Amino acid sequence: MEPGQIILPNILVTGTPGVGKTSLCTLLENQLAEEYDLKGFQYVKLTDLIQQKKLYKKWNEEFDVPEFDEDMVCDELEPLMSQQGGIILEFHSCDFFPERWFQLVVLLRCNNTELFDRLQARGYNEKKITENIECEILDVLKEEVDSSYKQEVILELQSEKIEDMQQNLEAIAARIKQLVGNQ
Ligand SMILES: Nc1ncnc2c1ncn2[C@@H]1O[C@H](COP(=O)(O)OP(=O)(O)OP(=O)(O)O)[C@@H](O)[C@H]1O
Repeated sequence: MEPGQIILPNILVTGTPGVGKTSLCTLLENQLAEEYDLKGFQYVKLTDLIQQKKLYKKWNEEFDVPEFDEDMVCDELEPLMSQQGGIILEFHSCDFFPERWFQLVVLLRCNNTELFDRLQARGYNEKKITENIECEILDVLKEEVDSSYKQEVILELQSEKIEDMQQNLEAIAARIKQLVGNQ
């Protein structure tokens, strides 16, 4: 690293499946540099990386998804997370990552009616829809985030309407500027 070089924060974007993580991360990846002059961020969609790098030992036949292996995932991500900064990591779980990896943890929330419609539009079966809706209603991800990270790094945002996306982008950009400015 060059002397005086600004270290970008690593950002975790998490929440129940369907809350809008990919949509927000894509927006962040495209707009942080362009609209807010925050260059150097890299979006990593962990579900894709798990498949590409085969970071699993078992396959869940019922839901036709890999059962990721926490140690394999952490070993794969460690060099990326601990060296360079500016990683936007998207995943639907968060309690097994080292806390030190993230300077900002974004938790997206969505009401159950809207979430139901989104999951149904994806063609998920009833069981998968119910499990995900229950996960959101029962605050499963919120509790996971709260028990894994300090309150000052957590940013909980609504992701229900299209307008929320721009507002969330603005809130995250403002938080990044604060973090970068404090160096
Ligand atoms: N703020 C929003 N307002 C309205 N619709 C949204 C919003 N955010 C996302 N969506 C829509 O909701 C659906 C699910 O979004 P997305 O795929 O981004 O969710 P996700 O949290 O990444 O899901 P998964 O964890 O399964 O990958 C998409 O059809 C997307 O267009």
